[in-house]
Amino acid sequence: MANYTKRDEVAVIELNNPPVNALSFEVRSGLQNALKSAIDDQDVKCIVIHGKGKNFSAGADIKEFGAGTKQQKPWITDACRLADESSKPVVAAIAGTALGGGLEVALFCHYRIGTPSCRVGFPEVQIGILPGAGGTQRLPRLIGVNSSIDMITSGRHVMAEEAMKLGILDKIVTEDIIEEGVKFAKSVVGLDLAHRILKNRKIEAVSPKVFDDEISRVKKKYKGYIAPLFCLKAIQASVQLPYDASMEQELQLFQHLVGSNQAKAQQYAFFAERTSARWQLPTGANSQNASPLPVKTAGVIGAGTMGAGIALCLITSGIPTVLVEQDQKFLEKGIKTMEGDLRGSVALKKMTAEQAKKAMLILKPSVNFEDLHDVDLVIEAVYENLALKKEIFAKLDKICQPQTILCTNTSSLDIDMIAEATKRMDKVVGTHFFAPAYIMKLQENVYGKNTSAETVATVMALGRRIRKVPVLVGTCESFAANRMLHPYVTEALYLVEEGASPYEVDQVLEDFGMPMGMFRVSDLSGLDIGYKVRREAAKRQGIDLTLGTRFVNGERVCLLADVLVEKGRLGIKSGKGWYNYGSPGKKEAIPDPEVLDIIEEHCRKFGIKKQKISSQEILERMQLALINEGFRILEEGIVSKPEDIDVIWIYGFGWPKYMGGPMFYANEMKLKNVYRKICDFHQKYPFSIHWTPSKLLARLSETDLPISNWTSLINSNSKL
Ligand SMILES: CC/C=C\C/C=C/C(=O)SCCNC(=O)CCNC(=O)[C@H](O)C(C)(C)COP(=O)(O)OP(=O)(O)OC[C@H]1O[C@@H](n2cnc3c(N)ncnc32)[C@H](O)[C@@H]1OP(=O)(O)O
Repeated sequence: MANYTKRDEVAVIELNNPPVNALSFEVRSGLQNALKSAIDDQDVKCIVIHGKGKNFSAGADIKEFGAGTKQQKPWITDACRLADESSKPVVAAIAGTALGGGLEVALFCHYRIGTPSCRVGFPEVQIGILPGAGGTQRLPRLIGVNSSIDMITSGRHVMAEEAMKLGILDKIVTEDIIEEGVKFAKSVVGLDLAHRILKNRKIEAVSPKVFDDEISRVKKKYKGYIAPLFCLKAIQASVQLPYDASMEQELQLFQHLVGSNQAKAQQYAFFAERTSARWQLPTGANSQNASPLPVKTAGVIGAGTMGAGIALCLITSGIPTVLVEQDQKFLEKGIKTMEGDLRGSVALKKMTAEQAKKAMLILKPSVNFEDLHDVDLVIEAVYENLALKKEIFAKLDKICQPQTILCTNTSSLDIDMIAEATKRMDKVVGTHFFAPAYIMKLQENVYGKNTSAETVATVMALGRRIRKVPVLVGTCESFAANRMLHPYVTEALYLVEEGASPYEVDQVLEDFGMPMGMFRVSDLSGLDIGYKVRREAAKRQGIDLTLGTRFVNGERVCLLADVLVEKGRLGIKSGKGWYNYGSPGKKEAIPDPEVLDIIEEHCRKFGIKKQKISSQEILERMQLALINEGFRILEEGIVSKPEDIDVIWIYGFGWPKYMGGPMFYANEMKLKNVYRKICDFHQKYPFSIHWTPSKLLARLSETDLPISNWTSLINSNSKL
């Protein structure tokens, strides 16, 4: 709703819908009624609109868009048209965020003032739609076409200072936002408002070439997403058509998007991220009843690629960090990497040179473990070796304060075994970052059997603070993320053995929307890593893995990647892997006939007959293999809800948000179809354990319930 009060001759309208003042039907109606009352009241000379609490408004209520249902009238435009027509000045007083429809409300006002920390923006593209309440028409009239294209197609938040420079804000105020709004509104009473009404403003002439170039840029930058292209169409309409006609065009484009599958998937992803933040442990402790410990300082052990990246996340979030490496030379190399990454961020305008400098000032590089004596939390990021990690944790246990939380960046080792090296098993937890750690948003936090709720709360809060998307998972071989990757990678290799080329497989995945195909990713990570991991794992089981191995414990294996490794093709680092890169370190991946010969030879050796495999089969086998594993992970309680899996894939492996995540994808395919296909593959490929259908999937597929119901069904333990 919207509250209406008066301060002398000033009407104050307060948008009131906690926590973010989303513009629900009640708020829109309230705003419309309040504006009517203010305009009709002879005593009122000017009007201020502000938001109750921390935010002006986060825009339209996304829940109301649910699967494309039409919003109930009045729309934002109906409510705000009154401001356009008002002869009394209307001022938007912005604190916190004015996003989407929130900013559109402000653009209907004659003036906008904001606090120094306020943010404005049109993030609609991120939920698959466009600013459909005049945003694409009014913003270009205020800040020009080019800046509008940048803001609207990127969805980025613009800070107060930049908003002031662009002309979105008329003033930045430092005192109480309502008082300042009232003062400002009084000061503009009697001024001519004609030029302040954005619909009246002339729009600059822009050549069609600008839009052609922008279409190419957007297609490349936001590959596969339709909303940014629709935004361009709407902005182009603002240039080509009279205001009323282009508003109509904007609405039509909006209606098309709001009913699209991409919008449905992206809005699901928006809420999945927030659902996933609400964690719970098997003990019942959860994000509502556990409090994080304060993290004022941190430590990182290991200045390799991962350690340096993690330290960078911490210092750029304002957390003073001790970076410990046992060898001075490695330490210096790590610092150089960090400085290089910071220079990159400055070049990309993600931060200022001043901010980068400030971040490095709170880094304390050290070759002395004792320097970790007083930190609140330590993240160990040395290479994957259980004995080494145990040794480090035993040492940390003695050096650090009793309350210090000890985290391991292991991607596969048993958290409980690492914790056993300490006398504080409740304070040991996994914080698994994804490479490159400074860039990738996923932080897979792993609890062990003794990890306390307080420890979990602390690493989940830390994740958000360092701009990651934290997800909580339980301990199992490879945890949730990499465990799901395993059948996906395995199927890719089988497909290549059976007749698809690695380049076809990658093309299919990239056409689906993955940022890189599986084979390009392997080249980037380095094929030798998997080679070592496979051999170590086999050794632990007493198996001697050779290039002649075809079955392990009755399961088919394909060691084609190892054949490449033994030929010195380690990936990008050696200039050759599944692709040819010309020379080591170069990024352009060129398909290599030599690799096709190696595959031919491998297949001949094992008598594997090659056949034509369709793109559809490639996609289905890879996606369904990982989806089946996802259901097993859910079934075993390694994650507590399907949203966790989708968030992992979106932020850890670049699953396109417009496809919602693997669990959402399965939901859209209908579980009975997913289950039937998995059963068919199971029959056809009996030597692949990953095709054994998940029992949970089997049970859920008997119902036709949507993904939003799965968690309660799993938790209620009912017979599904
Ligand atoms: C005919 C034309 C009609 C309309 C055109 C206009 C379209 C729009 O305006 S679409 C909406 C555009 N706005 C956004 O996309 C902003 C989304 N929100 C955010 O980015 C963030 O929530 C925030 C920056 C505003 C605040 O972040 P933070 O403080 O981290 O809080 P949370 O993200 O955890 O959010 C708290 C709580 O609020 C829910 N929520 C946030 N925004 C909306 C929204 N626009 N509609 C509905 N609900 C919203 C969010 O889900 C959280 O709730 P839960 O914890 O219960 O999930």
